[in-house]
Amino acid sequence: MMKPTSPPQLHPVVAQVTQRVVERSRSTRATYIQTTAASKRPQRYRAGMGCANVAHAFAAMPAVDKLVLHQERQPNVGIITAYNDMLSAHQPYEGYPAQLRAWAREMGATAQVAGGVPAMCDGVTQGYEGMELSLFSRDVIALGTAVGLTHNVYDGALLLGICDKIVPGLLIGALQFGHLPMLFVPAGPMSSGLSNDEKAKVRQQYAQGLVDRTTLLAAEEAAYHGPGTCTFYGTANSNQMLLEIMGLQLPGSSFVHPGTELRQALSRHAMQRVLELARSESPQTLADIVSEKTVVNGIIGLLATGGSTNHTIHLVAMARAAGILINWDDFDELSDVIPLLTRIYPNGKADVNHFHAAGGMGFLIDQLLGAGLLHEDVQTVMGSGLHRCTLEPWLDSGQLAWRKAASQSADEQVLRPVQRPFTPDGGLKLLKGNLGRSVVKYSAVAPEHRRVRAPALVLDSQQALLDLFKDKQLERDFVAVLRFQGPQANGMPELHKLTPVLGSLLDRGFKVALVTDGRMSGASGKVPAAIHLSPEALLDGPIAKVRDGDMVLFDCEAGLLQVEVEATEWSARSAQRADLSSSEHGFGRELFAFFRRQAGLPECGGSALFGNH
Ligand SMILES: O=C(O)[C@H](O)[C@@H](O)[C@H](O)[C@H](O)COP(=O)(O)O
Ligand code: SF4
Repeated sequence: MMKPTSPPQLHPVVAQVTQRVVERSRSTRATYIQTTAASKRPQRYRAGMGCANVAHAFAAMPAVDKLVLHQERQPNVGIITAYNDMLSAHQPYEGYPAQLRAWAREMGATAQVAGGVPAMCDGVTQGYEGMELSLFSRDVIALGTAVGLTHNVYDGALLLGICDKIVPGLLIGALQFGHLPMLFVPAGPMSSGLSNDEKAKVRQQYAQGLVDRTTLLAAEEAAYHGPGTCTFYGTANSNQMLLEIMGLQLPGSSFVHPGTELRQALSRHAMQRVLELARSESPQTLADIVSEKTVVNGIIGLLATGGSTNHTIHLVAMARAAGILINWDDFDELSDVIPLLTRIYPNGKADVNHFHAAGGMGFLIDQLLGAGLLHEDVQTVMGSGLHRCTLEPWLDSGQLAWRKAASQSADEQVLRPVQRPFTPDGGLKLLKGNLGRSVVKYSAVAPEHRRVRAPALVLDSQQALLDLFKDKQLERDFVAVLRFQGPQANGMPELHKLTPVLGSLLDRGFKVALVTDGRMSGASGKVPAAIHLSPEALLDGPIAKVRDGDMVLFDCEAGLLQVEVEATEWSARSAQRADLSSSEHGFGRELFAFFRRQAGLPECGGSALFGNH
């Protein structure tokens, strides 16, 4: 794969933002690099360990593996798996560990499951108590990953995870072992069923009592119908995009369906590649790959594809785990110059299968690189230079081969070249004003809905809004101000159950918007929503001073969120309180009190692991 002879001039804003991130991260980054360097060993990690430790580590391994392990020459690969039957995206992982061990053996090495981590399906917990554990489950996954890898008998690792908080959690935990080479191993998307757009329409009809529950269930089951990741461009598929554009996963591997020959060949190649790296004198380790430039490339990928707003929290935490400090100013400034090149639901009607067929990640990365909108000089699991991630895998007489990705999009309704973007900017904005800082993804919001000026409707739960809708109290213009949904209040749940209700009011011509210190799903889109508002209501954020009827101006494109209350009255108001006791008990929430108490600001990653540093 030839490196581009003369890479184009890097866009000045990309260069400026990157330099600002480097400056901001200088001290935390130096600590991270020092700690990682101190963990490197010249020999196999198990060499020189105590005999009892080694005997424990390999007691259950078959004799053939023990022979290899005793020689202390060949690499031993640790597998962290997020398999469970609950997530359609992770169910295909069931047989991966046995297969990966067999491939390692075939390749003269060994592999072991170092540990399993939990994985929550936000589709199942959406709107219910479990969603209040969702954000923090990311940090639990990070802790679980560290527990697995800390056995320290591994010379490389494979990370099996796809969905929302699982990839962020795996990366946060794995970065503690950044001295090792690692790859993520995807399992691929579900085949296309009922389109996401059709599914959303039936939901809105049900919310208005126009269809019955049987019809709704049939539509949902036609959309979510088999193994594989849901096909909308939510947080899970934003993770897949990120892993490829950050060079952490084999190029073109994200959106190959489970159970196919090519999928199998790619999983085998992941084992082959991690062994190549572990056997090399100077491998690309995880810490070599996750640099400031790689993280900025990740932000750019999110903006160019209308990726999940959850990554204005998760990507911040992932970067922080490598000592890299990014914030919403970085997202906002890059969004002004990064063109939107894809229209995948909720930013359009297509799904990830259409995107992949139209040219997929290879085309996207090639286009952005060619326009000087990505850093080429980064490390990847394929070697040095992001150009290596513009390849796509194929089977050449049954053998895995790599070729340059398509140079033309096969469908410009889904995927466009830089010369003809859907919009010249990334459609993500930092909102400022007298309520604090929040973000809005307006790439999925119709232009006529991007500026709303309407009276506040103040609520303390999403159920309260759903009840008002049911009682037909919402047939008017309003800005729903939904408070006490922040990380320290109730774990910052996604409030995606509001989408069909608010979407149906928008479709009937009412001017509505949502302002909240909570989150939305990556699958949310059409409703203008100022989310992650900080400081949160529980910490006396200004959102707790808003009263019913206050006029609220929400202007996506101007980046303004302002309550129009006279300044002296506004400063004289005290923050209201709410009874949060229902979020402190039941369904595991007692166990997460520590995470709520220690959670950092959403703009700092919303994590108890790093606070606000
Ligand atoms: O951030 C995300 O992408 C969401 O958390 C997603 O993973 C979740 O499952 C949605 O709830 C699915 O959308 P529906 O609830 O509309 O099916
Ligand atoms: S994409 Fe969301 S709904 Fe689908 S399996 Fe993953 S977590 Fe569950």
